[in-house]
Amino acid sequence: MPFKPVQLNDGRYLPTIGFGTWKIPKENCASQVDQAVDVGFDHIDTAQAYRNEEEVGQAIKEQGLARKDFWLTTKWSGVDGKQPKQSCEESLEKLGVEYLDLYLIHSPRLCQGDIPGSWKQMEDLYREGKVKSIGVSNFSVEDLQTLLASCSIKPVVNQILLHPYVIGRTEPLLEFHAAQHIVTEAYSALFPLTSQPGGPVDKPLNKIAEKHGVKPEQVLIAWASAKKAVVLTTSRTKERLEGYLAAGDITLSEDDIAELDKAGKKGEQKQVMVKKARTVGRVVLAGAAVYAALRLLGL
Ligand SMILES: NC(=O)C1=CN([C@@H]2O[C@H](COP(=O)(O)OP(=O)(O)OC[C@H]3O[C@@H](n4cnc5c(N)ncnc54)[C@H](O)[C@@H]3O)[C@@H](O)[C@H]2O)C=CC1
Ligand SMILES: O=CCc1c[nH]c2ccccc12
Repeated sequence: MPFKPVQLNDGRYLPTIGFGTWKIPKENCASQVDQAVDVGFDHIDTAQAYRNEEEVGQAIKEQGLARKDFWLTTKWSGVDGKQPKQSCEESLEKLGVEYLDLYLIHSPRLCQGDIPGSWKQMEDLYREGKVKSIGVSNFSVEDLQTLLASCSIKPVVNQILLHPYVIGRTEPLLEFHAAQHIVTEAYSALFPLTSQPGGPVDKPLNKIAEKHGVKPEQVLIAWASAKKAVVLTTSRTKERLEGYLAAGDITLSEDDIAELDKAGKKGEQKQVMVKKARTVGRVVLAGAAVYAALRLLGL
């Protein structure tokens, strides 16, 4: 099924795949955004922290797109200790637009223990019409519960890390999103290819890709879509970008999804065990150091 916009809890429609600009150097950013738009992306995701908003704005201007014809998200990242209100003004200026489609709190830790206070600033920006929709990123269930207990306007999305190696621990958050009508936005969906090659997901991923006659990265995008997530991805290559958009036509079977989930959970468990072993190792080393110090002191 081709990517079809999803309706948010404020009534607006969000394109379900977006081009992300994290880590794109300033000098390449405008041309890469231009290419993404040329290929058919109508959703751009950036952030104050990516330090390329001006170049994103340059591409938007070059493209001569009507404002209503593309979706623009940026995020308050707490750069230079600035608060959402000032940061949003600066982002609007850099991007060269009158309003943002979506403004996100990049991480709960930016709120420094006062999620309601930061969210109130987001609500003010919404009421002033500077941002059409507001949301969050990297929020846990607990962070969302804190926000929901005091907000007047609900977040429309939570942009989170989502790929098969984190599905085990992320399922409760996805269920919470669904219950609260908060759309999941997925980043780093291609993690098994970019950062954990050789892991247990590879085998089923390649098998499923072959069965559908598509590329593994397309299967991972289709997997994230099957989890009802809006996918944010990126590439500097035109062919890859075309492939990402074509992933909207892939329908994974229940078995395909279950196989990827199972392999992901297996890989996740290994990571947890490695982490536990490292912690145990550190505790043992610390204990040995204390013991040696006490011996040296003759205690
Ligand atoms: N809110 C947040 O904290 C975060 C948001 N994001 C957003 O999400 C966007 C996408 O994030 P990424 O982690 O870059 O996403 P991603 O998981 O989609 O990775 C994209 C990378 O995968 C590479 N790739 C594609 N196919 C591949 C293959 N077969 N083998 C190896 N590599 C392959 C591409 O060349 C590209 O560099 C960002 O640009 C940003 O907008 C990303 C990270 C954190
Ligand atoms: O968005 C990608 C990762 C990232 C880069 N800068 C920040 C600041 C706050 C949260 C996440 C990130």
